[in-house]
Amino acid sequence: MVWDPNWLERPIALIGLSGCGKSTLARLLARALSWPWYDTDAAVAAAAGMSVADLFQTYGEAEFRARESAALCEALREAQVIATGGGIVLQPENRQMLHDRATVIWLDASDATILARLAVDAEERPLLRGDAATRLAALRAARAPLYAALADLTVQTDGVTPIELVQQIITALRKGKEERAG
Ligand SMILES: Nc1ncnc2c1ncn2[C@@H]1O[C@H](COP(=O)(O)OP(=O)(O)OP(=O)(O)O)[C@@H](O)[C@H]1O
Ligand SMILES: O=C(O)C1=C[C@@H](O)[C@@H](O)[C@H](O)C1
Ligand SMILES: [Mg+2]
Repeated sequence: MVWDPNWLERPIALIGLSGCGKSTLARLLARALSWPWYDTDAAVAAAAGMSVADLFQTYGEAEFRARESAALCEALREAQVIATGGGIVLQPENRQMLHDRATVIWLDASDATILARLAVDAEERPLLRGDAATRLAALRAARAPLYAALADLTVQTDGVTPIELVQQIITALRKGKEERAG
């Protein structure tokens, strides 16, 4: 598919629960668009010199959220694909920034899919430690309405490969652009 990245005016932000594939998709989508990519979790971890899990343990969630908001603000300065953290929508200022400055794509997946995907590196997700299924259900209940309200586009990822998802997203963005152009 021929793709003109100049059609896209705004950064693209991927939102959704842990394990829905934001980090994986951000790299692939960026490559397909010849855009840079940015991962707020990776940026916060790199700046702190420790993993997100260790940052939670050492400084607490509130400090992580403050650093995450700063990373999002930085990321939105550039036309790039941004993988956000699963909890990015919790802060009202983050929701405002995403609404004002990004094309927002919600990557969704069933609980079963997410639990299977995260089984290998569950320890890296501090909010899913312990009874992951119960915790995931609670995170979904609290966050799904926030993801839904922000999303310009919602993509179901169950049983769909990352490469197929990139194609779906590009097709949907192109269609949206054409519809806006009338
Ligand atoms: N469409 C997909 N099909 C199968 N496996 C996938 C898919 N997308 C991602 N995965 C796998 O699921 C796991 C979690 O993906 P990823 O780290 O991209 O999620 P995330 O949304 O960034 O999570 P977090 O919010 O915790 O950073 C990885 O092992 C990845 O390879
Ligand atoms: O769902 C969440 O709140 C989180 C998801 C991850 O991306 C990390 O941002 C961190 O583990 C918190
Ligand atoms: Mg990620």
